[in-house]
Amino acid sequence: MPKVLISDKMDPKAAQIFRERGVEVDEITGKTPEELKAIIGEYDGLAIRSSTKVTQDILDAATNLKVVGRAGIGVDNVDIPAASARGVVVMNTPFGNSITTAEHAIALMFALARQLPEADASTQAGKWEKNRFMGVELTAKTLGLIGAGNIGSIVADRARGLKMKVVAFDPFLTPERAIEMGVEKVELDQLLARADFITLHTPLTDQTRNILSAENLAKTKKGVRIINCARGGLIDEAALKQGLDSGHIAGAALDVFVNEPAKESPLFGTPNFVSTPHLGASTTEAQVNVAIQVAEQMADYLVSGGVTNALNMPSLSAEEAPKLKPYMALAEKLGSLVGQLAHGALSSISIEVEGAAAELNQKPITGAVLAGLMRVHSDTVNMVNAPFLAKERGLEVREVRNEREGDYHTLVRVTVRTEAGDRSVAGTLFGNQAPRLVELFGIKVEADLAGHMLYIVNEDAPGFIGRLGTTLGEAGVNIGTFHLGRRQAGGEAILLLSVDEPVTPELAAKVRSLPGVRTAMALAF
Ligand SMILES: NC(=O)C1=CN([C@@H]2O[C@H](COP(=O)(O)OP(=O)(O)OC[C@H]3O[C@@H](n4cnc5c(N)ncnc54)[C@H](O)[C@@H]3O)[C@@H](O)[C@H]2O)C=CC1
Ligand SMILES: O=C(O)C(=O)COP(=O)(O)O
Repeated sequence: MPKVLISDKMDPKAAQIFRERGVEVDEITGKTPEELKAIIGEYDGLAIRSSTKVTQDILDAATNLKVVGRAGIGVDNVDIPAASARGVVVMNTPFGNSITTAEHAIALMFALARQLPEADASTQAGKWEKNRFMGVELTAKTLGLIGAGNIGSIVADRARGLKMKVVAFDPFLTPERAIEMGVEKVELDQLLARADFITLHTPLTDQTRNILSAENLAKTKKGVRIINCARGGLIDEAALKQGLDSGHIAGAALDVFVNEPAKESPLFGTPNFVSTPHLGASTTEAQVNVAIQVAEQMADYLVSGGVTNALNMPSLSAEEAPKLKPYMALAEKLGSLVGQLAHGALSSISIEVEGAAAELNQKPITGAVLAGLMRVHSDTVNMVNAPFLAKERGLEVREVRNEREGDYHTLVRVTVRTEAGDRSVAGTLFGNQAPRLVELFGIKVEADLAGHMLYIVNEDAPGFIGRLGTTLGEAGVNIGTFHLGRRQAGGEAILLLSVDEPVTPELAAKVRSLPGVRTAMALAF
């Protein structure tokens, strides 16, 4: 039974779903990195929010880990390249808390416009300072949206409902989408110059880090109010403090900080500064949404291989997974076969699906071929990290889809380009289930690729099979199955034998020394 650790506070629905889906679950929150490292080796899945930091160090100790599920959106607390390299799928729940977070941004905008927190504190202190608090209206003001994705779009929609004008800076926003959203697409400098309120809704990346730098804050309109419900690190906190102190910035509200938990900050206590402890996603509705989604997605992956919302792997629905399973076994065997047989550096690989296979999602088939190919050189390769490793090694990957049936109702063909030319193998599924090799380097040969095998290329001449049988028999190696193919009578022949014992290098050398043998090598599947 797969086992999952929930390491951040999550709605109880998550644990309930894991149990209903046959996944064992422990909920242990508040662990230090060292404590997490000590226990993570036991788990197949790790369900987190933003507190747990999934670092390279944690992943190194996570010897059984297959999936990290983020009950929320931002995954900047997960080292995705390190997870990919270890073959761990990273998933998030990209929509479950977007409305809630957008509403928090709007709430903070109102809080700034009417100084609600300070007015509340003063009133409850018995001061009744009616003349101290003079607000601004939102109606007709310009809201500058930095990042117009899921959350940004909801904020824009709500702001338009409040009769604000919305200008948006987002390099990936198309003009059509801007029209649909009812916002004006602008460059960052224009936004900075025009906005009365600025709200940030981008992920934290190398491009967005410090997007509101001291220099950019200086370009804002005097009296601007700034809201950040996205990620700490998007704003230069020291420059923000200076802007508030000088009065250039009329207000700032931060839900997120460079260092969290933010137990101290030079910003604390600054007039017109409002803060919340990363509460953007904290509503009952959003937490139920993300808990259900993350548990369903992780259980799908651990129980049936379905992949949804993964950041480092193509999607594969729980319905598709069983159909694709035999193809993935076939693809992996074909990848492994070319990996074992093709010598020298490979510059490209083409994965072609034909007939029934062409109706399926090809990405997982490609992933499985690459995993089979690269596992020949490393035990830690799987479908998740194989495409990344292929890219790292400069292997060009091509996918070809051919819906017309050929000789077989379904076929997967793998062709690699080696220094010696193209090498191609192909396989089908017998009864839609059993993987079977049907072609090897242009020669038709039918074989089940399983266990220990011996691959021989020889000149097709009488007496050879007898000599081979004797050589194997003398070495105490029993032949299980025997598959033969040849280009033409008397030409080059291929033999694929399955044997009950591993073929030692000495035995392979002995077979190579038999008359007429061009190549003999051990294979394992
Ligand atoms: N405070 C909280 O509790 C929560 C914070 N968040 C954070 O909100 C942020 C946005 O989330 P979503 O809208 O769901 O993400 P999204 O991926 O739907 O949208 C992000 C947008 O940022 C844009 N973008 C990327 N690079 C940019 C750049 N250099 N300049 C301008 N725009 C750029 C993208 O094109 C995209 O449209 C994320 O960082 C997420 O972690 C999300 C949920 C809760
Ligand atoms: O979903 C996100 O990106 C968030 O920032 C929410 O964080 P949380 O799950 O509340 O720790």
